[in-house]
Amino acid sequence: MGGTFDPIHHGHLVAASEVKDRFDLDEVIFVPTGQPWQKAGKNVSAAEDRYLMTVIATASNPSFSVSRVDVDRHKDTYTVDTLRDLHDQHPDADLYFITGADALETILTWQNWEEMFELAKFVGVSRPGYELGIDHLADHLAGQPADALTLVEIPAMAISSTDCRLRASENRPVWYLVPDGVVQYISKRNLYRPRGAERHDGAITVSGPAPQHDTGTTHNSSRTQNRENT
Ligand SMILES: Nc1ncnc2c1ncn2[C@@H]1O[C@H](COP(=O)(O)OP(=O)(O)OP(=O)(O)O)[C@@H](O)[C@H]1O
Ligand SMILES: O=C(O)c1ccc[n+]([C@@H]2O[C@H](COP(=O)([O-])O)[C@@H](O)[C@H]2O)c1
Repeated sequence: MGGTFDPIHHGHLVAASEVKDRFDLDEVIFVPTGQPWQKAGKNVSAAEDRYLMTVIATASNPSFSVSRVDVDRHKDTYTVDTLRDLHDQHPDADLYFITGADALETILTWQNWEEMFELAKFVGVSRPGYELGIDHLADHLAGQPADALTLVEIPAMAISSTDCRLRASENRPVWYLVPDGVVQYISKRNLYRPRGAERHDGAITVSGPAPQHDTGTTHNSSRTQNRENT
């Protein structure tokens, strides 16, 4: 499953889990983009931060792993390259590429998109707010095997990275939209804060009410913890 994962959220994880189950896949490899060329001009967090958040989010699932192929390519990320690299690493595997309904809508704008269908089967998953359809691909799919692209309805998770970033920038909670470790990573690395909002006193701000396992001691609308205690 490819994505910018800025940050990775439970919508991504549910999509991966559902597709793994439906297709009885051995594993799901999450592939954070290196340089997402269609997001050029937008603020995208450092690839290493997005990679590490993806590792944190997937660490507890033995069927999930994270690949650095796109991060380490150090040029614009094209899925056709992702699939070529994964194919080289797993020559005997049948590759499936998982994509949400919004990404599927734009797939004809991707670099060398026709070759992608030679390298992997595609799975389009539903996403709230987007139509899950293949009409725009009908001409191309006419010559392809029936399983070249499958559409799958998954539990609706109305979560986006855009909303998570906005929430973090406004000091509103992202708890339960992203895995706990990702909330903590965002806080530790001060991601998504408006410029100038960084603290310089060794403390970090964790937004929103604390979940039970959090040992923060104060319970104001924005809690402050000493970095040494986290
Ligand atoms: N809530 C969701 N449900 C299903 N699929 C999703 C969901 N969120 C993202 N996806 C899919 O996961 C892949 C990676 O998405 P991406 O990392 O761009 O997240 P995003 O939430 O769409 O980010 P942004 O809001 O920054 O555009 C894409 O194929 C996207 O369609
Ligand atoms: O190959 C391309 O040209 C291409 C263009 C846009 C997006 N993609 C891929 O689509 C996936 C989701 O991208 P994004 O930017 O919506 O997170 C990710 O794996 C990207 O590399 C790929």
